[in-house]
Amino acid sequence: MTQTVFIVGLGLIGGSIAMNVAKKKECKVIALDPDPKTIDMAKIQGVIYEEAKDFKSGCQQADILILATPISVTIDYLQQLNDCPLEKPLLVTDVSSVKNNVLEAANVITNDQVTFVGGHPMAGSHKQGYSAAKPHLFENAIYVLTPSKTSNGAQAKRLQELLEETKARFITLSTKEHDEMTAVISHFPHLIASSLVHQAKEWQKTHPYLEHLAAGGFRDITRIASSNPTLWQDIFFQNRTLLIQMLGDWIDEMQELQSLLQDREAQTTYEYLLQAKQYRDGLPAKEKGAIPAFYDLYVDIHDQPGAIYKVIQQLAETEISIKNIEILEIREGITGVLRISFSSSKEQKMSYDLLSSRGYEVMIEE
Ligand SMILES: NC(=O)c1ccc[n+]([C@@H]2O[C@H](COP(=O)([O-])OP(=O)(O)OC[C@H]3O[C@@H](n4cnc5c(N)ncnc54)[C@H](O)[C@@H]3O)[C@@H](O)[C@H]2O)c1
Ligand SMILES: O=C(O)C(=O)C[C@]1(C(=O)O)C=C[C@@H](O)C=C1
Repeated sequence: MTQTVFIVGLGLIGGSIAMNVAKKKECKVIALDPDPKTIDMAKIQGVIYEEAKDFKSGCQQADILILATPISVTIDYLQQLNDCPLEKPLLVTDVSSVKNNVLEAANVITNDQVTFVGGHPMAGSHKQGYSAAKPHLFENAIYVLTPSKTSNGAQAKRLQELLEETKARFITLSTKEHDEMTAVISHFPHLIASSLVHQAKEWQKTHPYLEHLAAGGFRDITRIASSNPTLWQDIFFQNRTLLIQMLGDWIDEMQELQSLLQDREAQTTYEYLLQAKQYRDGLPAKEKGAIPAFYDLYVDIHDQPGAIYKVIQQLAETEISIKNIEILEIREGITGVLRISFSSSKEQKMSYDLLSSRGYEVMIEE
């Protein structure tokens, strides 16, 4: 039986979900987004069947509604569901990065056709909009479900089936657990990344050459500071109470670190660094969301014309599929490193064997 899936907000997340739902023969995707170019592109690509006239009529047509808008907009749409007469049941989900206020709004919906199961794919990007959407964005990522008062296990299962093409891994959490954990591993790090960029910007006033020294370390730790400020302002304010508490703990910890340096506590400083390394190294490595999303290979290359092309060409000849390529630290006249990512350990190993047999310095990070 055909299911009509109504996606509101066809940006990075909504667009990526739509690309997966559209693969299912039994699903007809309709969408709403204020950006006409987004709607046109999604239609041309066959990702959506048509644009909904407005929120109300989209909900009336739909069997499943996915709210993939900024969090405050999602809350507003949930409230609108009360004034939306529906002739058939509507299963509603969202993708919001913070769940407390969303679930509060969902739990007071009086429209008895509506059931709500919150959702949050733990994958994304610092990019935004439909043009950044991609079908494999959620592959191997954790997808958190947060049931509401109105939902039961059967509805969560239905959502998992709908989203099976994403190849995400579903888990169920309470809103509180979700918001606490995402505050620690997503929202607070974002705040710190932005503050590090501000610190560098301040120092650049007296050290104009500083930006040229910003190498891999600074880039790795601050990538997320390039994300959409509107989205993150919303996230910070939705999870404001926990972030205020964490900032307090962080300031205390920074003061302890400051004391370690002032008091020349070398051994304790070493242990602090060692414990951080051990915890980070122990994070699940082969699943998206933790650290290396793919199976990476590091290849030393020399800054000579065509050096990168030659590496890629050799892999292409053996039909090994590359998922991502990044140039790390290549400077004029100096050896650089190419990070090539594969989606399986088999391809990683084959590439390792091939390139090392041809004289390349190759490394796999354990
Ligand atoms: N960016 C990430 O890494 C990430 C990851 C997981 C979850 N999320 C969550 O996904 C949601 C969307 O974020 P995104 O990164 O896809 O942002 P985005 O800016 O890429 O997409 C948001 C989309 O919503 C549309 N929109 C805005 N107001 C609307 C309205 N009133 N009605 C209909 N559409 C509207 C915009 O035109 C845009 O296409 C947020 O709630 C965010 O918390 C983001
Ligand atoms: O990869 C990124 O750029 C992200 O910020 C993705 C990220 C995160 O890992 O913190 C950001 C917000 C989401 O709610 C989920 C995932």
